Amino acid sequence: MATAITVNNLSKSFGAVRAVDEVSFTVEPGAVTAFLGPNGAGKTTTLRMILGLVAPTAGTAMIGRTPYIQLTSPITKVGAVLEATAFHPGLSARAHLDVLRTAAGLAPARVDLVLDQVDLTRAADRKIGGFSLGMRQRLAIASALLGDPEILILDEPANGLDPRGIAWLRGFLRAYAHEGRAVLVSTHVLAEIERIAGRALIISAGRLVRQAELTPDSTDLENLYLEATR
Ligand SMILES: Nc1ncnc2c1ncn2[C@@H]1O[C@H](COP(=O)(O)OP(=O)(O)OP(=O)(O)O)[C@@H](O)[C@H]1O
Repeated sequence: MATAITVNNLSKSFGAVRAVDEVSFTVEPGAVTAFLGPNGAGKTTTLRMILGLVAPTAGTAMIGRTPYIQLTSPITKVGAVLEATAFHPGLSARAHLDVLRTAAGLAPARVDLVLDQVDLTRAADRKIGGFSLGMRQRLAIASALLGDPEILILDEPANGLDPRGIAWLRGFLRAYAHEGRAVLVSTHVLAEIERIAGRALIISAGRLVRQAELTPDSTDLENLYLEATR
């Protein structure tokens, strides 16, 4: 697959706040790309622009060569989990996924497949209202996987996951990228993302301040981050 995401001179202002300021980068398939930066740096706003949820003040964000909102089958191209997703508490995990699956016109078998992928099969028929934070996070990821997307965009995916969940997520994202898909993960947990990311994008006060390839013997990510965001 060619370049998965191309962000070109992307800017967004909210009144006087320049949340994202002429940011350009690409996200390539076959690797996990870490999207890092201090609180309020502009990570979520950038991800929202990539997903067509926020209109840029200037610049472009493309999925392949197409803006997200013009994709013919977005669910099969991009799966995304942004912040805590709202679920209907009275639905079971399976029913929730089936609503999404039906709306997207996907095969019924996808529901069991994604439940299995996120290790939620045993809880599939329980009401979401009784789910822990980690279970909700897994369900949100399952929802993002329904269309078997080529690109996965996750905002703080380890939130609420217990140690086993974090280990599971690490293995899952690594395998997803190894299949030749693109994974873009916004996170503050540097020690964790360092274990799986091939590349880091560091944003600070709306500006892209550093792009780095991460290899096992490259500079420690925390040092790189602290230096780039000082
Ligand atoms: N809808 C909005 N209206 C006004 N200001 C906004 C809006 N969304 C974001 N901002 C502002 O834009 C800036 C960037 O916010 P953003 O949420 O993108 O940062 P972030 O890097 O994701 O931060 P965090 O790590 O805390 O999640 C902040 O100053 C924020 O207050």
